[in-house]
Amino acid sequence: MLRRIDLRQGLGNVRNMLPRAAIDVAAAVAAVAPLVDDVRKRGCPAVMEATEKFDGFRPASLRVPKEVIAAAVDALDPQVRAALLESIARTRIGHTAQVPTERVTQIAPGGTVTQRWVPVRRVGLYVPGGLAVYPSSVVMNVVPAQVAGVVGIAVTSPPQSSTGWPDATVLAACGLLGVTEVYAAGGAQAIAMLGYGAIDVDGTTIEPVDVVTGPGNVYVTAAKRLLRGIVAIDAEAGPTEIAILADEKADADHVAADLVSQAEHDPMAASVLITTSVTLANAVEDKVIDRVVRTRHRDRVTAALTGPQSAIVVVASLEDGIRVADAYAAEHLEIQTADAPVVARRIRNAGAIFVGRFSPVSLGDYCAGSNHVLPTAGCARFSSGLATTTFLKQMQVIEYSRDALAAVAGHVLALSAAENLPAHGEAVSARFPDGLPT
Ligand SMILES: NC(=O)c1ccc[n+]([C@@H]2O[C@H](COP(=O)([O-])OP(=O)(O)OC[C@H]3O[C@@H](n4cnc5c(N)ncnc54)[C@H](O)[C@@H]3O)[C@@H](O)[C@H]2O)c1
Ligand SMILES: N[C@H](CO)Cc1c[nH]c[nH+]1
Ligand SMILES: [Zn+2]
Repeated sequence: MLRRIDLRQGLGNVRNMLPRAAIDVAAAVAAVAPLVDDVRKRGCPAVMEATEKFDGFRPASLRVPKEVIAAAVDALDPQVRAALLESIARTRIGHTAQVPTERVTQIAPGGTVTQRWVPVRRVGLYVPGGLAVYPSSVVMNVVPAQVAGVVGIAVTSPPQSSTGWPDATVLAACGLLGVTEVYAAGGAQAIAMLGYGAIDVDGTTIEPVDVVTGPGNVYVTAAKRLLRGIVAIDAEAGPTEIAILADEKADADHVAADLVSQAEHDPMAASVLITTSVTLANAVEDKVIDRVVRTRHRDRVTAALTGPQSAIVVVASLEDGIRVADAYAAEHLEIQTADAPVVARRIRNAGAIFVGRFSPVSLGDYCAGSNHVLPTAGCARFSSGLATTTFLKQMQVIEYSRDALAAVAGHVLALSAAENLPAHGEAVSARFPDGLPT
């Protein structure tokens, strides 16, 4: 079922050997650009028309009424409520630990630079709702924004045909977190609505946001790319990926279960095993086949596992396995080897690393205290997952006394002269009308 890539003779140009989805974000950018522009120009009617086109109907308004959110909280299954509250509590602990502290540094006597962290004012958080619905993504988006101290939080998620509003558990998660501004919009049109703002059907204003975050399909990713610069965005978090670096000691059934778990997100999801052991590779292949026959979303899982984005990569050594894992830069990387914590320390590129037999990716999806909105498609080489700092800006505060400025004034004058920007130097000498102290 999973194709085999045999790299035991050497890695060559390893990036070219890796399994990758044939997702063309650039083509999606071209496809959604007119829609994004239409939302910029016409606002609500353009969002509504796109919703009708892609989701099959028109919601009564963009904003979800507060009574609908309250009813979703009231109707929540008690076990799901308890699980969401536990997920919120753990995610809050993990993200509170990420808050950077303000630091005042004395650069010279009387001269300080303070690194201050300031939350952005207003954020738009996308919660997917196409093939599956994601109340857990409400938690993963909202908690870091709240911990950062963001005051304006707007959530948007595709309306479901059954109710005309976003999924009830998504709404309940918003309610449990105290989020009241929730919109019934998905896809590229929702991202554009957040970035440009709109006027809702009843005349109320949807204010544009400063930052847009959240995972989604290729159209969501494309719209985020287009809006970059008008708003900040988090990493591109597209179809889910799992890579597992495993040796002959790994449990084949655990490996198979984890590969299948992330394949159920999307036919475009990627499941990759990187192993030094042909025996393990064969055993995992058998266990995957067993599991696929029994799994609920068999068609989606089969499409994901047989697509060009999924494979078993056999390598000659653990060293080569680490090189392949780094080149692949998975959204999620599990380490199922001897000395897993030591191996994990050597990994440079992954959205998140799951170490050892009892840290499966699905733990991180819901309740580990980490974040599940993570960079995909190799973006973990240069970007990080969603975090409290995604919603914080660093601001430098400079404060020098008269004596501290006098002490460095000669250097400022010399550099301003070297750059042929004499007015810069004059802004300093103007403060010392009797001449600079020597
Ligand atoms: N990387 C992560 O952190 C992470 C986390 C959770 C989910 N995911 C991924 O998010 C994805 C969710 O995708 P999904 O499709 O289920 O839900 P989605 O909400 O991202 O997309 C559904 C929406 O797409 C819109 N749409 C469809 N065609 C469009 C078009 N041509 N132009 C503009 N908009 C269009 C529809 O209006 C619909 O509302 C999955 O691939 C899943 O793996 C990733
Ligand atoms: N694995 C997904 C991307 O990290 C997140 C998720 C939500 N629900 C289940 N899984
Ligand atoms: Zn998942």
